Amino acid sequence: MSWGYGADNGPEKWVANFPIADGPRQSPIDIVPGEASFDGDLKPLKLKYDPSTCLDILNNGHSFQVTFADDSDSSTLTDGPISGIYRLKQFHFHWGASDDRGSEHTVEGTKYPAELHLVHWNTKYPSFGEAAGQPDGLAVVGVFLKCGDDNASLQKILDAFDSIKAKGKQTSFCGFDPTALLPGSLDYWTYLGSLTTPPLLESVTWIVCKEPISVSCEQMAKFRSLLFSAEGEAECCMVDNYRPPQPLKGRSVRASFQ
Ligand SMILES: NS(=O)(=O)c1ccc(S(=O)(=O)c2ccccc2)s1
Ligand SMILES: [Zn+2]
Repeated sequence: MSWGYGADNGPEKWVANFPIADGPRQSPIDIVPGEASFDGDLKPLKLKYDPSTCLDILNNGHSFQVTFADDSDSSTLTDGPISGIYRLKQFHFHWGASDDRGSEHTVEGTKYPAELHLVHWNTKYPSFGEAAGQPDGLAVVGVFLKCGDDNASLQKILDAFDSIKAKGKQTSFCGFDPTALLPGSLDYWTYLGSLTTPPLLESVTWIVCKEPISVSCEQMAKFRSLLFSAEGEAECCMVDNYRPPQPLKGRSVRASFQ
């Protein structure tokens, strides 16, 4: 059975096939603002996305992801805590079965209903796959979602859900600008961590925005209409696809703001 989020294959079981699950820089973590240290050397995040590099939207059986063309520097992350140029590869989300949970990172124990991850790779390496295995290979920007006003940009994604309901379904999706999913303030916390799903590679510089974005409760509910299961299999709602916080193991969390 491959990994997932169920009782038999969920986060508590991943260490059997991915021993790094108990490693020194695992993600997500609980962020305690009072213990984060302000670092005046941290630069503002610079995110430059070209909507024409958006390719498709896919239900991969763990989440859904929007994939970007990464054969040029047209959609990039620079500055912030990183050096060099990181290219946007994909973005995806994690969410709960109800609004009381769903985010991977937590803030002093507070769980948000969902969390957006924008995955970028360091162009000092020849490819995404190469970068994924390097300690400075990936940079993921995390944005919390909370229930509130309707989000028109998110609606474009939700309108594609009928085409990707089951695992393995994919459809073309272009002209989407991920900048529209960023909060007004790009204040962030940053720390060295890992992928939050297998293979749990310890190659991620995490950049978690302090300010959440708002989506309506109805939009949040639409996330839960996707399936973990493939067509023809017993239907299993795609919910609670989040890993709980992992031990900090002595790591420091820096804040870009006071
Ligand atoms: N939730 S997360 O942002 O940490 C994350 C998990 C998996 C990925 S990946 O699919 O980009 C990927 C990256 C490297 C190897 C395999 C998959 S990104
Ligand atoms: Zn993620």
